[in-house]
Amino acid sequence: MAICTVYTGRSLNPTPSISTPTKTHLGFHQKQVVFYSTCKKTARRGGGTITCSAETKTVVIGLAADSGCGKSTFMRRLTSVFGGAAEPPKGGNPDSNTLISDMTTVICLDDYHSLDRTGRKEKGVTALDPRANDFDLMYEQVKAIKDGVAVEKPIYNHVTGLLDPPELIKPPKILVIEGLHPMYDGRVRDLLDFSIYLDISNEVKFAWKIQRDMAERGHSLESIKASIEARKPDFDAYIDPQKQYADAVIEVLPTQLIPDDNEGKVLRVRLIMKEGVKFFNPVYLFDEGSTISWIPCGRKLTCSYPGIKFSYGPDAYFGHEVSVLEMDGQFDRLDELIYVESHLSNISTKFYGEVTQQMLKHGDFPGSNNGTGLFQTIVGLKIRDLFEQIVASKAAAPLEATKA
Ligand SMILES: Nc1ncnc2c1ncn2[C@@H]1O[C@H](COP(=O)(O)OP(=O)(O)OP(=O)(O)O)[C@@H](O)[C@H]1O
Ligand SMILES: O=C(CO)[C@H](O)[C@H](O)COP(=O)(O)O
Repeated sequence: MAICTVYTGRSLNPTPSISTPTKTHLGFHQKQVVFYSTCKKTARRGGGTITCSAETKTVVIGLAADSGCGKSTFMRRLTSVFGGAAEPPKGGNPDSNTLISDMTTVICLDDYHSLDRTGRKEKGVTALDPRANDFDLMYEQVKAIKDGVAVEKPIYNHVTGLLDPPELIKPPKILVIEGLHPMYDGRVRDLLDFSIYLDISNEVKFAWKIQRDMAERGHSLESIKASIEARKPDFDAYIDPQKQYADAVIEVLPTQLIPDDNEGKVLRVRLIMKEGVKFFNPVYLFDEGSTISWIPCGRKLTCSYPGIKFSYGPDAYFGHEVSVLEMDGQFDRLDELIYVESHLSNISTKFYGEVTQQMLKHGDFPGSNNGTGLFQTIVGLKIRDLFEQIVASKAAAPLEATKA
């Protein structure tokens, strides 16, 4: 059972005001904080507290990656698994970074930048530097949401480079915190029910950056190179080390199927899954725990050059026992993915072909023809499964307690 602090005399659903920012030791605007009871109707009051069934607590997922490494694309795949469209808060700041759907709220940790663009320039620090971020506030607010308490979260405006007035975030069923530092601060890390790191190799990151920032945003090749170089020391110091804490890592590397490939179009993608994580059973190919190499091209899967190769097996990652599923190459026909799907186990689908259906539904998302899209979709299904198991275990807990 969870204990929620009661703030009597407050409506459970008041319209918040964001006009009087009153900074407190917690960092957020206490006057404006709205407390939402997550307690069931059967909850009993007593002595200034309400005892609540913990089953309604928010499940918190962390997604870490550098900028331009596919976090938004992954989020779109994840929210789609839960159904419903993810949209910015209605009637709010048009530059909000938050996405809300029926089940999920995705908040971007850029909103916890403590220095705006000018401030960072003046102090000579990048956004990746912990000194440019407010981890105390991040911790207080993620913890509050996890405990069923709504918060007034700041907004970092990427258009103006300024910190805008805060927006109200109510506790969702699933909170995803995505950005540069979800696993950097030990207190925030401990709040995560599951964590993912998108590990994009430098070669591939460069190719994606060029694709987006040159083709879509008109930046020059030199400025893209300079921006990557400027961020690299802080990326190596503060972002990359977080992968050791992740429950699942999606590693994206150049292909090994084309000797000395430097185009970066064909990718080798590895899904590294930690063993022993509660409510998470790693995916396997053919035979759990064995070492497998599989080239599925032939009668049932069309493959043009350079083909497709899957590998699976046990390994070690930062001293942890892991299972690794790897796909090198790309699909010619997405509808044939069902053939691959039918050879994978523990993928947490609700019906035969669900992975293929999700991939076909979002065939226009980047990475839909390779392991990035496939593994992001599978991790999305694993998160749904994890969420359902957490809810089921919490619902069962009071029953167990009654029996005892
Ligand atoms: N799996 C992929 N395959 C190929 N290109 C990709 C893939 N994922 C992302 N990209 C490229 O990278 C760009 C950035 O992707 P996305 O917006 O999802 O990343 P992000 O981490 O959310 O970025 P930011 O933090 O800068 O907003 C896309 O426009 C696309 O060009
Ligand atoms: O690393 C980043 C995460 O998205 C951004 O560069 C950081 O948030 C700063 O944003 P901007 O460049 O818009 O001022």
